[in-house]
Amino acid sequence: MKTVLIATKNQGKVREFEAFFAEKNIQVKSLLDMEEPDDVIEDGETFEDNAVKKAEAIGKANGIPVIADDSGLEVDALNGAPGVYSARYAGSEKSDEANNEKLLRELEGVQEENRTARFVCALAVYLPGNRCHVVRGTCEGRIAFEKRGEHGFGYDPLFYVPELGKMMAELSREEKNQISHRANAMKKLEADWDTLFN
Ligand SMILES: O=c1nc[nH]c2c1ncn2[C@H]1C[C@H](O)[C@@H](COP(=O)(O)OP(=O)(O)OP(=O)(O)O)O1
Ligand SMILES: [Mg+2]
Repeated sequence: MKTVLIATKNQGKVREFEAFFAEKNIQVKSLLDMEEPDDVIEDGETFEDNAVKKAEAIGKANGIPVIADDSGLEVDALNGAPGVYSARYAGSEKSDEANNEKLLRELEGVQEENRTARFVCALAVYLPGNRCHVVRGTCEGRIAFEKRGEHGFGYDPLFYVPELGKMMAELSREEKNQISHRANAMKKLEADWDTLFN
């Protein structure tokens, strides 16, 4: 069976990639399966920069195909914050709980119609000997006033998806994988699937 290494330590992302790749009969590995892989420093100005950085660092170290995901939340009323700093919004310990609390605090007093936001996902594909191929997917929504839902990870309990009338964290993994920023980025990679993974 073919295997792809996802250059992430985020369990929530890994579960979503496992569901995408199960359909294609491709096995997913991640940095969570490896012993103490070095942290890649995410100091790029864009999601794309960071995704390429992660994919190349892990791909070159292992000599195998790698996909890296750099993603986050852009809130219009906060001029696009937390953006590339989404994981460390409330501090370097990377707590989803603390990040969500900080987001609610920063948006205190902002009316529903001004709470528009989007999730962004850059996916970089590294194949040994080639330059990285990078795509971006987005998902539009609104930041709610309180958390709701038990699924997903990160900012999902605060992200309202208007088309579905539900919070992202109220969607099953299958439902999220139809409409998310990550799903939309994956769709852009599909065209290249056969060349990427044969
Ligand atoms: O579908 C999502 N649903 C909710 N929140 C999400 C999602 N996708 C990204 N996010 C948030 C989580 C984290 O605060 C940041 C990603 O940061 P990001 O650096 O890409 O990931 P990470 O540090 O958790 O793992 P890693 O770098 O090892 O892939 O955006
Ligand atoms: Mg990260």
